[in-house]
Amino acid sequence: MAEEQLVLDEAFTRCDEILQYLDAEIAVPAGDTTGHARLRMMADRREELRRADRGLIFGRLDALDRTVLRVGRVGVPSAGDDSDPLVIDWRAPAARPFYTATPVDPQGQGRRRHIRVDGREVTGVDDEPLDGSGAGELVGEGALLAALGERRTGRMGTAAATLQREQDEVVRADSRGPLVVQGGPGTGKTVVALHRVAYLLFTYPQLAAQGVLVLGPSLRFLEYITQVLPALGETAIVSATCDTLVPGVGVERAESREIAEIKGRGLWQQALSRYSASLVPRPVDLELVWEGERYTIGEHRVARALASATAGHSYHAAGALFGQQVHHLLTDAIAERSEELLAQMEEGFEDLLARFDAGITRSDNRAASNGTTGTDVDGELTEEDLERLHDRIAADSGVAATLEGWWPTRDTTTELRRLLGDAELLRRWAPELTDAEREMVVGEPQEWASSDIPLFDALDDLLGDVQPNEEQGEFLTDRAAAQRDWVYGHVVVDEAQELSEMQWHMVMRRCPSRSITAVGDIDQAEAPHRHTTWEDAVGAAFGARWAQARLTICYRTPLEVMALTGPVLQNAGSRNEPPRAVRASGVEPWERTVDEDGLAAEAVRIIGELSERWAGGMVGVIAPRERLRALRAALPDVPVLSATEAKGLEWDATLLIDAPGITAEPRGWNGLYVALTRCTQELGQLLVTHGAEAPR
Ligand SMILES: Nc1ncnc2c1ncn2[C@@H]1O[C@H](COP(=O)(O)OP(=O)(O)OP(=O)(O)O)[C@@H](O)[C@H]1O
Repeated sequence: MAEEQLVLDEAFTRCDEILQYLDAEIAVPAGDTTGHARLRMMADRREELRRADRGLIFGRLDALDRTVLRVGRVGVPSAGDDSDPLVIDWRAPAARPFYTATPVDPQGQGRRRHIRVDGREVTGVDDEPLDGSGAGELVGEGALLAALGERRTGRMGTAAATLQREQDEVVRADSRGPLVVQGGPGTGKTVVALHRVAYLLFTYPQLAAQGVLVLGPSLRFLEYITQVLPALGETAIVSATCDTLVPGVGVERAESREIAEIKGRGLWQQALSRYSASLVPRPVDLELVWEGERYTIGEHRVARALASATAGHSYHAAGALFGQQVHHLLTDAIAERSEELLAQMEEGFEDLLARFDAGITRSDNRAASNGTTGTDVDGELTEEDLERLHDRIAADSGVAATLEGWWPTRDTTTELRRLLGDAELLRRWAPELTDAEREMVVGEPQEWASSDIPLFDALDDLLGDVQPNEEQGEFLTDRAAAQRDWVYGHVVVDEAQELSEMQWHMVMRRCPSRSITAVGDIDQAEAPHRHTTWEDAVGAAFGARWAQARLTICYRTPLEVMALTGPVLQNAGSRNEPPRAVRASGVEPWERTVDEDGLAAEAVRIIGELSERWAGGMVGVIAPRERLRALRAALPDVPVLSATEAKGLEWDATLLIDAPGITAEPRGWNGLYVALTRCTQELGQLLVTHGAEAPR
């Protein structure tokens, strides 16, 4: 410990020196863009070093060739020798054996040491020989178990010091193409996903220019994970739920599971695409007026312009391109008529030319002021005249009004409401729906529900922006969050089993490179879609090309509680085994019964008991939806959640109320599986009796 303390002191001294240097440099204002970029980089580095003061060093590797490496939250260079850093960043390739070396595959290492620190003080070391004398399943078992046994704070912490082998594999996996990570409850899927983001941003710094999107199941969940990435030094992250992803549109009402399932189906992508295509005008003779004269662009030409404008473009982008082509066609038509007039003039109709010239230059002040007439001496339009004429046509409000009348600007909200509220339109553009399903869709209120958000996103994308959307903002994350069509460098989806096909489409639009990490547990799926395998869940979005990884060890839930989950999983219809728990808490799960009238008082009493037992930590209550309101009123100071709301969260102790009430909910056994696996120490159940009967 004394030896490690010396090195930690040296690393902090070095960090303090670097911070002082950075402070001084940042105080000098930048003169130009390069200077600004340099200042920004220095400010980021300063932030990274400041945040690294917890866990500046957490590990050491002793190689067989006697090289010693220390691993920490960030890299710290030594004063003199750049090639021999004091600390290497946990994400650097050289740090990898810290997570993956085993006695069977020691990767040139003789020993791994976990160093526990509290601020600037070393508080413990755990050594793990890699020569085969201490083979175990876990990496740094002492440090890991200490971390897992700690009281919960309501905020997820970093796990860079104790990442396990199978987790490290996922963190550093190839990021080209989608990766789906299946893991049971508490296997560290969220931990892995967030550390992967930090790893990718470190390894591919260019990703920071596009940002990374983290999608979670609820705002409560996003709140729970907020501090992990900043603590790992990463800030180029936008976090959202599928409901909050589209700027300017939010969920205004609840909806039934049945309708949510119907509206979540992938068929809507095609339906909306057909509907949006139907809004494009059909080719006709296009009548335009210029300077009092009528011009007709023939149907044939209009059709050609339409075909090239619409290919691969959104409705509004195609409209703008079509408009540009019309400006050219009208310019040509005017020039053509001028030539005709010229020909007629040659036959002696000079007065006609004079009339035409007057017409063409009437409102051209520039031409008038420099004394030209808009035609050259022969009366023929020069290239310059044509360009000027084209520019005037492009800026002309009369031409714009004709085009707008023919190819009108469309409002996404209006169009979506129109389609969803009209059985005839639905019959035409979404023929896959049954009559009964169409009726249900049409019968929904106009306010947006959760399943409308991906439909809105899809249609808004098909219609496209009227003006190019270039949101300003100092920070990338603000710009990205404000722009619906922002393209991210990488997207992480947590609790990915819940996404509907339409929500997956929404994800794919934001990441055409398909650099996506989706983590989830198909056995915890509670959403209304009908997917029971990952192939079903992501097939529509990813096709056949995606990789899958598995996490098999449960770090959160103790052995005593995991023992209850096997039958629950079977009842949920899963063929999977629950993950293996790595630790026992020493507390057996217990059950008590209470009658309906005494429920609130008994819950308050038990929560008091649990809060005392797990003082300094957290206690949570999970109950059927119908009981939440009354229980929240009785227990205002603890989280009282449905199984769905508890997704991804954890506490030291859970009080589970009326488990049969949870299994009676749709996909209720999956819900109970979630509910049982939220605690790190103790699970208590309160069963409710109805009058003289036994508990349900
Ligand atoms: N390598 C690790 N080191 C320290 N703690 C870990 C590690 N892996 C997981 N944990 C802890 O285990 C708990 C569960 O992790 P996490 O929430 O990531 O699991 P999950 O698979 O997302 O669970 P669920 O599906 O139930 O939401 C968290 O407290 C997390 O900090």
